[in-house]
Amino acid sequence: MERVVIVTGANSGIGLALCERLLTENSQIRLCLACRNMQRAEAARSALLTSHTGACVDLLHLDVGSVRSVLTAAKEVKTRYRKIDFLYLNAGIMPNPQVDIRAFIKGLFSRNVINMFATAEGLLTQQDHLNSDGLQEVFATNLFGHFLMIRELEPLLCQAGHTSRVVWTSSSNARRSAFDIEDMQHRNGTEPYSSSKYASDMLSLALNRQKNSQGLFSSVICPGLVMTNLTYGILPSFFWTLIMPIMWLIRIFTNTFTLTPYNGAEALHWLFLQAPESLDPRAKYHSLTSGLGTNYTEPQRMDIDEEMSEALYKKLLKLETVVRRKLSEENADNKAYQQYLNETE
Ligand SMILES: NC(=O)C1=CN([C@@H]2O[C@H](COP(=O)(O)OP(=O)(O)OC[C@H]3O[C@@H](n4cnc5c(N)ncnc54)[C@H](OP(=O)(O)O)[C@@H]3O)[C@@H](O)[C@H]2O)C=CC1
Ligand SMILES: CC(C)=CCC[C@@H](C)[C@H]1CC[C@H]2C3=C(CC[C@]12C)[C@@]1(C)CCC(=O)[C@@H](C)[C@@H]1CC3
Repeated sequence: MERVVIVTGANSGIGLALCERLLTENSQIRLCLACRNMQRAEAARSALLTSHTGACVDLLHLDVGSVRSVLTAAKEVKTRYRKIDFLYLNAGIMPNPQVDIRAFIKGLFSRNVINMFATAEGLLTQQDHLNSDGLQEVFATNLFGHFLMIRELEPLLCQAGHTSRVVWTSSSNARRSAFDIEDMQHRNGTEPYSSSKYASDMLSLALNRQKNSQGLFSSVICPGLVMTNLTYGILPSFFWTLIMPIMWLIRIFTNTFTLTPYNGAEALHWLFLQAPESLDPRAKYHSLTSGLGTNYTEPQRMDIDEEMSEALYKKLLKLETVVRRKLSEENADNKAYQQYLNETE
């Protein structure tokens, strides 16, 4: 039977590579590219159809960082599909990243050097800001928009006699110490990316506890360090090209330098092939590439405590209520204003 697969952030990088791999290595897939930029989404669709003539590739407009857009997109999904087999929550941002050069040089001469290259711990900060919904942009995009999407699509994801999967593209940059449950949006810190990815790891665990009995299973992956628009925002692409031989060398010592979107999508595709019952809800599945270029997936236990993941889940539900209330008030105001305009015309 045809499997419905939705991928957010599918118009470039790891998301697009996943789509390419899904179509190449599996038959009977109905793929839905859920993207913010529809011009790039059209281009991605054309590229996929060029290499896979006759494939079923749909487009869906989704700005996962906007509450209104998520609700509209979810409504559209519910009219188009009767079930969802896989929902890949892949869209993500790291705005205005800054590398701490002194920490990098110090790290090079420390015993922690391999860990530094694998996780960028202590190396990266970002500048975040409030979006038009009044939420921190990184939190809204990397976590909350996806949470809202799951909540809206629950009728399709939690169906009797059917198993659905959600897969989060997290990161080894996710760090417990960057996350504060009293400041889940990371308003007060300088590592919103790390915080949002740690929150997605926790949310995945909470979703498994809450929803496995209803047939919904959640997993998290790390694609490794991949050359995409996201990494070109950290250092310019010509610089990455220049240091590519060094990166291949580093790959001998840390298999986390997957480098290409195809390699980075390894764990995402591997999960597609696994039975959900065989997966560990506390594991993060890492895409890895050996020095000789062989791809494989390996689980690593996440540093998560159940109480905090449950607390996060509850806080997200509360925020959802607030956000929905605000939206319906705005809608009522707009309606009243429109009526006023009509009457005064
Ligand atoms: N590259 C790497 O080394 C690593 C990446 N990751 C994660 O992988 C995921 C994919 O990133 P990657 O492929 O590297 O980078 P890209 O920038 O190539 O891809 C990011 C995708 O997310 C989309 N996106 C961003 N914001 C929104 C939004 N508000 N609504 C809808 N779509 C949005 C982008 O679309 P648009 O065209 O609209 O910008 C794009 O398609 C991210 O979650 C990232 O955090 C994790 C670890 C390492
Ligand atoms: C490789 C050389 C010689 C220099 C580059 C140094 C850093 C810019 C680089 C080292 C580790 C990298 C890294 C990431 C970004 C770039 C580095 C800091 C990530 C944070 C990118 C996004 C992720 O989600 C992580 C998995 C990456 C971890 C490693």
